[in-house]
Amino acid sequence: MSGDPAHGPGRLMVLAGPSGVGKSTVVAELRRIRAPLWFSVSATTRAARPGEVDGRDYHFVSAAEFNRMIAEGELLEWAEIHGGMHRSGTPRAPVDEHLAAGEPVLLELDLAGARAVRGQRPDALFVFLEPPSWEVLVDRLIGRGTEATEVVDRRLATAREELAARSEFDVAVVNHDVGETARRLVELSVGPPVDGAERGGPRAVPTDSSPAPDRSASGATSAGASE
Ligand SMILES: Nc1nc2c(ncn2[C@@H]2O[C@H](COP(=O)(O)OP(=O)(O)O)[C@@H](O)[C@H]2O)c(=O)[nH]1
Ligand SMILES: Nc1ncnc2c1ncn2[C@@H]1O[C@H](COP(=O)(O)OP(=O)(O)O)[C@@H](O)[C@H]1O
Repeated sequence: MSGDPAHGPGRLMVLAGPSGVGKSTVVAELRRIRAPLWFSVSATTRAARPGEVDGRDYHFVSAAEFNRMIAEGELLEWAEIHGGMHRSGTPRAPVDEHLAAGEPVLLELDLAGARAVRGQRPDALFVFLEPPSWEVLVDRLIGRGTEATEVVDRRLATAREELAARSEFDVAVVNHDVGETARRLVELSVGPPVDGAERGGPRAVPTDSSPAPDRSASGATSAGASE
C-alpha cells in the first residue's frame, strides 16, 4: 500500500472515544482488511506484553528515552495512560512522512492526545467512536474482564466523562458492527477536504455517520502536548 503524491498530502485522521467503545477492535479490523491507511505506531514506556512486537504494536522505550523524545520535540503529542501507569506518545516524523507521501494516516488516541493534536493540526479529521447506547458500553466495559466492582465503577465514571467529549469532534461514528465501522473510517479517511468554514458546525460527510452537533467546546488543551 502506498500513497499517491499526485493527489496531494494524505488526510490525518484521529480516532478517539470512551474506553471500551471498541477502538482497538476497530483498528485491528482495519489492519485485518488491509485498509489503505497508515497506522501510527506509538512510543510507550510500558513493558511489552507476550505476543507484542516492538515496532509493530508499539515502540517500547525507557522512561529516559521517552524524556529525550519529548525534549527533542520528536513527539506530536503524548499522554499519561491509566492514571500515570505509563506514558505513550505519537512520533511526529513518520506521521509527516506518510502524509507527505499522500497516504491517509490514522492516530488512535486517548482524549488528551486527541485534544493535543487538535491544537497543532486543526486540519486533521477528528472522529469520535460512540457506543450504540450507554447500556452497550457498560456491557463492553464489563464484558472485557473480571475486575473488582470498584474498578468497574471507576471505569464507568470515566466513560461518562469521556462520552461528554463527543461535541468536540468533527464527526461521530456509532460502533454497531465492527466491519461496518471500519468501512466508514476508510471512507472518512479519503473524504472531502476539510473546509475551515465547516468548523464549528456539522461536517458534510459521505456516510450516515452522525455529525457531532457542536465543536465550539474545543478549547481544551492537554498537558501532554509537546509544543
Ligand atoms: N495520547 C496517546 N494515547 C495513546 C497512545 N497510544 C495509545 N494510547 C491510548 O492509550 C490507551 C491504552 O492503550 P492500550 O494499548 O489499549 O493500553 P494498554 O494496552 O492498557 O497499555 C488507549 O486509550 C489508547 O488510545 C499515544 O501515542 N498517545
Ligand atoms: N462493534 C462491536 N460489537 C460488539 N462488541 C464489540 C464491538 N467493538 C468492540 N467490541 C467489544 O468491546 C470490548 C471493548 O473493545 P476494545 O476494542 O477493547 O475497546 P477500546 O479499545 O475502545 O477500549 C471488547 O470485548 C470488544 O470485543
